[in-house]
Amino acid sequence: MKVHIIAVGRLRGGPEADLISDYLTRFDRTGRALSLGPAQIVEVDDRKGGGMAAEADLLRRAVPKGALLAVMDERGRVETSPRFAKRLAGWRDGGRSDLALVIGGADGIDPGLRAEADFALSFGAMVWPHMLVRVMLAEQLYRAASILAGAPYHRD
Ligand SMILES: C[S@@+](CC[C@H](N)C(=O)[O-])C[C@H]1O[C@@H](n2cnc3c(N)ncnc32)[C@H](O)[C@@H]1O
Repeated sequence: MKVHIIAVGRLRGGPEADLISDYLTRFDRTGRALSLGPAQIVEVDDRKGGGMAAEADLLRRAVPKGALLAVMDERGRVETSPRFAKRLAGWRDGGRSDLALVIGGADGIDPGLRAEADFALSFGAMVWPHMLVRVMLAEQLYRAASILAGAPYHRD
């Protein structure tokens, strides 16, 4: 199952970009034997003035046809890492070949797009900067693959 992290705004280098690249490389490597990955970041333009609805159209267009759509949203479901790993495996076993994980911009995710999603995942009730959410999501993907592979990265 290919993973597409679809996010608003362009990251041009810096520590976040290095961490994301590192975690996604590790995810790809660990996930290969588990039919998970590869993962890629797809960036859409930050539509200043266009509003959330215009941004939602750009995000929608980046979602591959037939993909399972999960949005990142502080109002979504909070999960433990092992539970998220199980969920990821369940999505893979459900036969979807693509998973789209959508991160909103500064104003959040358009309610219409949120309503279309199959799932909403929360990293807690606090609001995090969207660039950090990219890093955290990349890390959780790697952690999930490690858990499923029985690798010692995650410790309860
Ligand atoms: C700066 S936040 C926007 C928050 C915005 N005030 C709202 O009402 O949605 C940008 C994006 O980061 C993601 N995000 C921020 N905090 C999050 C959290 N605790 N859990 C999951 N995703 C989060 C969401 O995708 C959100 O749309």
